[in-house]
Amino acid sequence: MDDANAVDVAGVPSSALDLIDLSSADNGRSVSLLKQACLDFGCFYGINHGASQDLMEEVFVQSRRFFGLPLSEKMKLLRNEKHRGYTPLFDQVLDPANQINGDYKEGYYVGAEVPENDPDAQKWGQTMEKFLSEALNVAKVVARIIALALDLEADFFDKPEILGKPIPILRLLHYEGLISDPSKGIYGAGAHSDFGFLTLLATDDVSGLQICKNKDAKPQAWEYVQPLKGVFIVNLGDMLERWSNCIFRSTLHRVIGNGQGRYSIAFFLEPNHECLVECLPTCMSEENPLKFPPILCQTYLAQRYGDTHADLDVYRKEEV
Ligand SMILES: O=C(O)CCC(=O)C(=O)O
Ligand SMILES: [Fe+2]
Repeated sequence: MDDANAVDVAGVPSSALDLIDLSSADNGRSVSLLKQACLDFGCFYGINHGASQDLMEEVFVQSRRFFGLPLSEKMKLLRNEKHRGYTPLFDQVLDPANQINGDYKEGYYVGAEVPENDPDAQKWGQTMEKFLSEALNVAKVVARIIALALDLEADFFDKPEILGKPIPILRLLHYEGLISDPSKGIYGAGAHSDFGFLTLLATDDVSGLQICKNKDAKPQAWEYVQPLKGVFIVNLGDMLERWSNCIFRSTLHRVIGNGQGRYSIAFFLEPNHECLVECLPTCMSEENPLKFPPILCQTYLAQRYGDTHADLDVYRKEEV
């Protein structure tokens, strides 16, 4: 989107991203819009995505209710070794080089399983399961447009070893009403790109998400992404950067707190864990030589989750 749409939030520019209509019959237009966004910075708004607005709203309702529980209750659902469950404040440090305490956010990773001792377990389970499945359908539509934009067959990523048997993860997030101060290393979420294939992000109407459109520039310039209710912000993940040999870039982003509490829902699409992430034949050339060696999806993810989350021993020690 051009700069005429940019507005300033406290001196930091804020721009609307390109809108891609995910139910448009004009495939050519969607492919060319996506290509432009992904060549530059891997981020756009997905509209008319087909996931139910009421369902999305219900996930926000459940999320607010969950994070409103006393900490002692939430700690009973502390995440497990497989990174499912509750992550308290500071559990994640997304940008250790620039942060002091860690992210000023708490989260809940929802996989296919349901927290059994939640008082409204059934309702929670049904809501999350339905949303996971609707978001997965949206992500698969985006994956087909991505395949076309990389000059592949539309169903390239639908193979069982890639997205045919994917690992979809929902993460409910709650940011404290804190004012971030980058000069002191205080962030809602430190700068990072997402680890997997792609992320669909739904936010409330509190601004906070910032992206860096040129992650190779020094110093980095940040701009706010305007929150748009009901829309998915689509972020390309590191695996697509690796597959495409940096032709498509994963989105460098962070969250800056403005003093208001903020809720968001991230849907991470991760390929099958056995999947080998290696440069696509269409993405290597003399001008663009191989940038990353092949890596098994689970090796890459284990490393990134491990590097950015606290060691569970920290909490075990707190119990004694
Ligand atoms: O809350 C947001 O807007 C961003 C969340 C995020 O970047 C993440 O969970 O990876
Ligand atoms: Fe992220």
